[in-house]
Amino acid sequence: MILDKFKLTDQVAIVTGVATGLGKAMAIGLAEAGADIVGVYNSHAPEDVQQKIEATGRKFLGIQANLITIEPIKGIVAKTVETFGKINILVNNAGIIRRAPSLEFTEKDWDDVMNVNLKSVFFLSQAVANQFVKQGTGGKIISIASLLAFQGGILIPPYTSSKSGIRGLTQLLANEWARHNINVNAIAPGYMITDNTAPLRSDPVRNKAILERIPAGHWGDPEELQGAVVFLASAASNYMNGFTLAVDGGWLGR
Ligand SMILES: NC(=O)c1ccc[n+]([C@@H]2O[C@H](COP(=O)([O-])OP(=O)(O)OC[C@H]3O[C@@H](n4cnc5c(N)ncnc54)[C@H](O)[C@@H]3O)[C@@H](O)[C@H]2O)c1
Ligand SMILES: O=C(O)C(=O)C[C@H](O)[C@H](O)CO
Repeated sequence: MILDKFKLTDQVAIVTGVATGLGKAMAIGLAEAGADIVGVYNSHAPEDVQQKIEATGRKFLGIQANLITIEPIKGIVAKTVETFGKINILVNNAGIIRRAPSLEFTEKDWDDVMNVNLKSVFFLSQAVANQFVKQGTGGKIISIASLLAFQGGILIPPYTSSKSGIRGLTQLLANEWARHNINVNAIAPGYMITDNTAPLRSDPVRNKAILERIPAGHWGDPEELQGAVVFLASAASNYMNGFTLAVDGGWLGR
């Protein structure tokens, strides 16, 4: 039955950046579809996310980790396997943005963005894929890209580079790992209402320009990503590999 293929019953999903915004909504969506969640957070413990996930009847394990370096990655995988015995799904969602003109952009801001948004995505994917191979089960890796994987944008040089990098890396990893039954795909959210985009909404000029450009006529709600992430995490997408799926109110089609 096709609807059964969307179910994630007893799957184990790691979601980074689980405390806020898109990560929080996607973790709750994955739990509602049947998965236990390992939520990686940076600063404050995501007690509200844990409560919502446990209310679905699924388990939640929080792991504090700063992904600006790759040092915590081995521990994330080890703790997940120690607790749940396996991993089935990885959602690389944690990300940062720094805005400044390219003529003035600093090396520190460049490195911080690339480290969190791209370097950690690669090395966490590598560690989880090695676990998938060890298990002999295959698995699903979903990375959160952006419209900036397809367009330039302004004032965000490493962000655009990192998100284009995710799109390319997704293709490469899908090529290399398909033979292990690993699906590697990405999601390109449009302009969604989260902390990340708050400065754009509070700038009347940019807010107006963005709204006028979205065919759907409104900013995205984080919950509007749940369908795409559950689909890419599930058996319903088994023949999809290396693709970046836009969930953007029609932005890229315009
Ligand atoms: N909001 C949008 O419109 C939009 C659109 C496209 C893509 N994205 C991407 O979605 C992802 C989630 O962003 P969001 O919009 O929910 O914003 P957000 O700021 O609420 O979420 C980012 C999350 O990443 C975590 N994080 C940041 N630095 C970290 C670090 N060093 N180590 C571990 N975790 C860290 C934060 O704690 C936070 O929970 C990001 O990758 C972002 O680039 C957002
Ligand atoms: O263009 C900007 O300044 C953004 O903030 C981009 C958004 O965060 C998002 O990635 C658009 O998909």
